[in-house]
Parts: sequence; C-alpha cells; structure tokens
Amino acid sequence: MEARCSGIERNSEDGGSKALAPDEISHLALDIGGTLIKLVYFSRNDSWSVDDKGAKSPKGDSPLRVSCSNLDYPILYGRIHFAKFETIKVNECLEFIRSKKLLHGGCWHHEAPVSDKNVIKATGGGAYKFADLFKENLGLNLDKEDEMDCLVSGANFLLKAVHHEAFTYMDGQKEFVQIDHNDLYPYLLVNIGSGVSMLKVDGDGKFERVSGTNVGGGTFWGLGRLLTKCKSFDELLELSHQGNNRVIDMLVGDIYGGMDYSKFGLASTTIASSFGKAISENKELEDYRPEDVARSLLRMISNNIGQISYLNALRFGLKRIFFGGFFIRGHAYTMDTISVAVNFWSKGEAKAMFLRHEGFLGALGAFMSYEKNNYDGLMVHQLVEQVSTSASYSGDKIHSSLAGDLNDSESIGCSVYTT
Ligand SMILES: Nc1ncnc2c1ncn2[C@@H]1O[C@H](COP(=O)(O)OP(=O)(O)OP(=O)(O)O)[C@@H](O)[C@H]1O
Ligand SMILES: CC(C)(CO)[C@@H](O)C(=O)NCCC(=O)O
Repeated sequence: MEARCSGIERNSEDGGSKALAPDEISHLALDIGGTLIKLVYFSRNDSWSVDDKGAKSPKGDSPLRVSCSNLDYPILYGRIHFAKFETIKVNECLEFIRSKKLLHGGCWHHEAPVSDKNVIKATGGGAYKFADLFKENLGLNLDKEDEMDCLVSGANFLLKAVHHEAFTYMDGQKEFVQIDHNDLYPYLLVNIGSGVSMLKVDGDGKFERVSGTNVGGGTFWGLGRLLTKCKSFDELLELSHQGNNRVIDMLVGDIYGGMDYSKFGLASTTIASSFGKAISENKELEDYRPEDVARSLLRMISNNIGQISYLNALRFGLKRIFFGGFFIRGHAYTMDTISVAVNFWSKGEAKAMFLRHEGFLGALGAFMSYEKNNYDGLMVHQLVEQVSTSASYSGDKIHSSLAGDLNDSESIGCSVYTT
C-alpha cells in the first residue's frame, strides 16, 4: 500500500468563509509553534473522482475501492486544507475552528465514541502550553504528538506523495527535484521555525535530532522588528527585498582595498563581517535605511543557518539537505542565500532543497498520525494536480505567489482511504 500522487493543487477559494458540513470534515490537526499555529484538516468532496492517472470524472454511486491485506477499503475524495495563525493571536485560531465547524473534525468514523470525537491531534510546544485553553474554549482535548516525529513524517509524506514538492533555488532559477523513493534516505532536514532543528533522517520514524540553533526565524523577525519598526513579518521581508546589504555589511573588499583574498577563495564581494560597517562609521541606527538593515539581517541569518546545516551534513556524510519551516516563506533571497552558503562551504558537493509546503511539515505529521489510531486510520492515496507547477519563476514571482496573508487558506486535492 503506497501513497501515490500525480501532483498538487492549491486554491484559496473555500478557505476563508464557507463552513463545511461537520460530517465532511475529519483529521483536524494542529502544530502550535513558538510563533505560528499551523492547522490542517481533510474535507470530503463527493462530486468528483480521480482515476489512477489523475484524470477527474463525475463520481458514480459506488466509490472506488482499494485492496490491502485482503481487505477492501473505500477511496474518499476531497481536499487537505491548510491555515495558519500567529500564536500570540491564538484566539483567532479558536474562532476559526468554531466558525468553520471543525470542532468534531478529529475523528472520521460515525461509530467512534463521542469522547473520541472531541480529541484532535496536536504537536509543537503549544500543544502543552494551550491544552487548557482549547479544553475550556472549545471542549477539545489535544492528543499530543512529538514535534520532531511529526516534522519527519510530514517531510517524508510530502517527499513521497506530492509531485513537485522539492526544488532547488539558485541564481533566480527554480528547479523541481525528482525524488526517487528508493533513494530518499539518508537526508538532513533543517526546520527553520522560531528556532532551528536539524534532523538526520534515515527512514520512516527513523531519525536523530543532530543539532539546532537558537539563531532562527524568531531572531530575524524579533531583531528586524526592533531595528526597522516593521509591523509585520511580511513587511520586513518585503523591505529586505529592496535593500542593499553592502551598506552595512563589511565585505572582504572593504578590508582588502577592493581586492579578493584569493589565496583562500574569498571574493571581494564576500561578506567578511555582517553589520561590520556599522561600527566603523560615525552613524546612528536612524542614519541607515531600514531596507538595508533588513537585507543584512536576512543575509546574516540565512547564511549562518546554511553554514551550520552544511557542517552537520558533513558530520554525517549527507549530500541532500531539505529546508522547511515558515522562515523561508518561499522567499527568493532567503533561498538563494541558503543555497549559496551550502554550495560555497561544500564546494558544490551538497545541495540545498526547499519544500513547497515548508511550514506545514509538523501539522501534516500530526495529520498523518491519525493513521496510528485503531479505528480511524487514514492513508493519503493520491494528490491531484490541477495547476502546472513546472515553470521556473523569477524571484519576485516566487515571493508573491507563495507568500500569502496569515489566514489565507490553501488546499491540496487528494484521495484517501480509511482502514
Ligand atoms: N506571518 C508571519 N508572522 C510571523 N512570523 C512569520 C510569518 N511568516 C513567516 N514567519 C517566520 O516564520 C517563523 C516561524 O516559523 P514556524 O511556524 O515554522 O515555526 P514555529 O513552529 O512557530 O517555531 P518553533 O518550531 O521554533 O516553535 C517566524 O519566526 C518568522 O521568521
Ligand atoms: C525548541 C524548538 C524545538 C521548539 O520548536 C525549536 O525552537 C528549536 O529547535 N530551537 C533551537 C534550540 C537549539 O537547539 O538551540
């Protein structure tokens, strides 16, 4: 039994306002992180079906069935929905769950006891921190799953089941990576959330957290907010887009009178010291343009994470590094900086790869963990492509096409079977 897919569909048409009938919704799962809450759920769609080649057709009276271990299971068609909220605005998440009638969205089967219908899978530190809040406000019990387990199962699921999930990004060129299911492991998974976790993944459920760093997405957003007075993460990212880091960063050329330090492969344009120029000039923070500060900060943090990631890949002889977490946000300059750092330090040996559902690894892992439940197993069988994703985009386009408002919802068309 295998998760298969022919692609991916994203849309936002039903993410905002339409409430689905309660029995159409299941497998609601949360990843409550230090900065963002990620929410995933499945909604059934009885109006269409998809054959093995991904072709859609009107659904007949009897659903397709799949055989597994001599048992026969119905295939259900629908969508996996995604949404995110700021953790400091957890009430918006509670309101979303209430207004979209996701309250009984944990369990699938009608025979499940009522007590189990009030249980949903949740991961991340907030599953502990906010357990009482969810219970008091929504009567929901959070069934906690380990966040590293969830990151790994979410990443493995996406890499195996979603066509065009992983891609490289270098010099403004995006290239999708063909994943060979038989040659996926081992790899390094770097999740850049508020903080950064680095995991050596050897298989399904087989991994080790080999490193981490406290200089992560929270550092970029926190320091950026203080230094630039930006009101939102997107504003800071947008600002960084327009800035020039050379105004603040001290380059090798600044030290070497415009020359390269070629003996050790350091070009004159290489950053010798992030923010290093700010000490050598008689200037105050107000004298620098916020866009230049944002650019230097983004470069410093992305570069540092790229370098630490490579060093960990080197420790274990890993050639492939997949980057996830919402810090990346499909942002061209961030991905480019990380890729250049990995490429530079590995002398072209290791490859940085990014994931289209970067920020939802943990939430998808929690979603997949319903599979472990006795009567409520789920197997995502097929994800269906409607939008072509094979084009290579310019940096700007990636940024604006993947980054959305915080409560923008997306969904993937898919078929699942319950066991
Ligand atoms: N709209 C946003 N608001 C705030 N931060 C954002 C936003 N979009 C992207 N980010 C970035 O994403 C980071 C959070 O990423 P993510 O949701 O993956 O981590 P988390 O689960 O909150 O953190 P952790 O796993 O460390 O608990 C932020 O620190 C910030 O850099
Ligand atoms: C603490 C977690 C795991 C919470 O998600 C994350 O923020 C993280 O990996 N921080 C980095 C901690 C460290 O290894 O230094």
